Amino acid sequence: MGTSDSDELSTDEMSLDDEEVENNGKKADLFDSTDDESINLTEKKGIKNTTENTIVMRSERLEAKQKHDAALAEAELQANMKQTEMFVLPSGQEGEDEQTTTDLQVVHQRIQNIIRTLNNFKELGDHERGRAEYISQLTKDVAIYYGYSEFMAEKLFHLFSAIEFFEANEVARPVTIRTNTIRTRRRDLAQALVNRGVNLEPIGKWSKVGLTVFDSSVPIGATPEYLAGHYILQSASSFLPVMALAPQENEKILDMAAAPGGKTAYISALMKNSGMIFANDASKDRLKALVANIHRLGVRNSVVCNYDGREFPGVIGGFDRVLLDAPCSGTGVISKDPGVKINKTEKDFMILPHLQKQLILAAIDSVDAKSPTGGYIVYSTCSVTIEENEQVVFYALKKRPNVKLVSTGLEFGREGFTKYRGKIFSPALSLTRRYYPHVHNMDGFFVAKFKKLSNKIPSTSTAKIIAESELWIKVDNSGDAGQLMKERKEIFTRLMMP
Ligand SMILES: C[S@@+](CC[C@H](N)C(=O)[O-])C[C@H]1O[C@@H](n2cnc3c(N)ncnc32)[C@H](O)[C@@H]1O
Repeated sequence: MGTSDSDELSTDEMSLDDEEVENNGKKADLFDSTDDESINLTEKKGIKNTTENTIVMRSERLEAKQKHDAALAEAELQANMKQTEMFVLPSGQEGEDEQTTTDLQVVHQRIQNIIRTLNNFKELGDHERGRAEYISQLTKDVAIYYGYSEFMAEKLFHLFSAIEFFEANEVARPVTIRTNTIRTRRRDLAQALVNRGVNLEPIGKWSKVGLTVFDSSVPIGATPEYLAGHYILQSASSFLPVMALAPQENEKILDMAAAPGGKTAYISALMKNSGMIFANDASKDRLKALVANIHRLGVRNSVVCNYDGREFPGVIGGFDRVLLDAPCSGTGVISKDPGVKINKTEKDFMILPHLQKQLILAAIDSVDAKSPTGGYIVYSTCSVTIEENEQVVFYALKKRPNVKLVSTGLEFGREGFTKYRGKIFSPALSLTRRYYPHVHNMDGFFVAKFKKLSNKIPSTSTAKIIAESELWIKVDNSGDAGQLMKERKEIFTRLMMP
């Protein structure tokens, strides 16, 4: 911090700063330590400040009262529930009227009742109408209550069978920043921001560069450190594809859909500005933001280009690694873009996967399997749908038997689906990773990592592979289970062969 900044500090802030200086060594140690990074720097600051202490005490009293009230309300609800032996769905005209009711409290109550009924259908359900009818009413109510189109509510509800996903989309994710290690170190950045009144802590043990910002007395996107490129505002889940890519110094890397450049800049930092990154995007407009970002962040090892990703490797090939952070429907980032709740249609979930499939083949074909350090492709989306994730990856495995899925190396995340609603994918899909707002408190994301085994697509003709993969899907709905399982196993073994 410069002298002029210190001059602007109030007496309170000055005394705090003095204390901070005393503790500097200790704090630096905390941030250096790899096994105790979760200690909150600003907690100490809070203890020393009497005004803050009073606020803390008040908020604790308030919290206790809220807990007490919530416990009373829950007890009342449980008592009411016990009285209701069976929850009967509305029927006929009554049902139609209630379905379209705009009284959100009524809808919310019905959601609760249906969930409770589904959890104990044997005792509480109307067996003549069956679970399916309850689920159908539930998705309609979810659509009304949370403001989704019925199409989207149904699609997303089937994926999770949990209301928590919809609840999580109503709440903003924590603000997170990534230290730009091209310019600074995390502990130095944290110290500088704490001194400006930013309340933060390390994002978690899984990242050495991320910080979560709880609150700040200065705009976090306009601090001198921000302007000097010491950090970038970046969602936690956006770190993951780059960590999975694991770029090495001096490699040649393609970031196929790169704008506005958050991941390009992280790749560059991991490469210590060495080697070369082709930062490509089909949108010229979005590339303007990328150029601004990489300048601010001091990225010097990138070439910015503006091609349709599908034109690669025609433009240039032989990359050590390719990141395809694909254009997607954004169902993982609904809290940021609630428009997704209503503006995505069935057509989007056909057009987008089609583009994603073309892009993933181009990404695979752009990698040099003989790269001495790499030969990897990472595919990611900020969507949670099967069509844009597992189905795209499975398609790539079928069309390019010269790649195989490998571990993402990420230490947390749910396994990708190996089957979904009658569709059977490769068991290898369990190597992919899914991230959810309601589970990980980060944007919904999907990450898959491939290793390219050969630069030649194996002699099995593409047509044969497609025919086989169609059989794969078909067999799922047909008769002789033992024989079909055997055939499927044989097909799978052939598809997975290097
Ligand atoms: C999810 S965003 C990429 C975000 C970026 N990786 C980052 O971290 O800042 C997807 C990008 O794909 C680009 N895109 C869409 N169609 C494309 C295509 N056919 N080829 C290349 N890029 C495309 C969009 O312009 C958009 O910038």
